[in-house]
Amino acid sequence: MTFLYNAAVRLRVDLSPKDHTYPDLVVVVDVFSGSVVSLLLSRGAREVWVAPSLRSARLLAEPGDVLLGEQEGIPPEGFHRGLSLKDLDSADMRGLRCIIHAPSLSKALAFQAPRTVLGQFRNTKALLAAIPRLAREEVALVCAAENPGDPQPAGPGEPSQANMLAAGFLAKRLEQTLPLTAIQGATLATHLLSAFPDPQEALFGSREGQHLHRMGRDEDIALASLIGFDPVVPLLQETRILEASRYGLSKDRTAYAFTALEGGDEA
Ligand SMILES: O=C(O)[C@H](CS(=O)(=O)O)OP(=O)(O)O
Repeated sequence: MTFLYNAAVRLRVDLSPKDHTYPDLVVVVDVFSGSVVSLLLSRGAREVWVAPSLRSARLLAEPGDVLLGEQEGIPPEGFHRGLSLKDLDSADMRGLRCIIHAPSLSKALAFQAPRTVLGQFRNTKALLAAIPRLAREEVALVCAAENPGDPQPAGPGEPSQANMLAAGFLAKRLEQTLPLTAIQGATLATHLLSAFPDPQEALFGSREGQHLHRMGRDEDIALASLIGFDPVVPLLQETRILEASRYGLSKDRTAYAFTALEGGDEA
């Protein structure tokens, strides 16, 4: 059912993750890790799990699953693939269950909300088409922080310029297509975008982009800046807590499962 907006829907942008209880739809914006999730689902994966640590990712994996992660640019022990969009762009993932190691995206998902999806440059069109079916009173864009390990010492949890710019881009597109009332952070996010109108240039200039550039992965930056390339909205279907005491982890770890919201699906 599409919600006809006879009253302005609130548009909120949180430029960094908050331990908050949101009243309605949350769109988590993580340009690089979020793009890996939407690309894997676009390539036919039936489910993509987002795990906060290497050991929790390995714990979630079942026979036949695909573990994806990187340490210094290469898959850690027991992982099958890295997180390069270029390498995954032609991968056949039909019917597979994937687990990605994405600490920062995991942290950004640690909130309560009725409905949560992932949004970034690559799935802009699918996201804008889906939002009238998903949101009734508020759309909150939540920017994931920078990955603690990559790029270099920005420090865990630093706000991500790339994700803030992507949120500004999505906020601007949303305001152009829906009767939204901009609140908390939305105006700042769209103003940030005015300084970097070209997504690819914005990503190259970000700390995450410079880290990928130094690794010779300019094509990954370009692929992450493609607008509307993935016809998929990753919808959060399940949240699973792996207890430290039960699995010998350093702390309780929460993982998140996404599937592709199909056109016309109810969330
Ligand atoms: O904190 C730890 O030692 C590990 C880090 S990782 O698994 O190597 O990424 O976290 P844990 O919760 O024990 O998996």
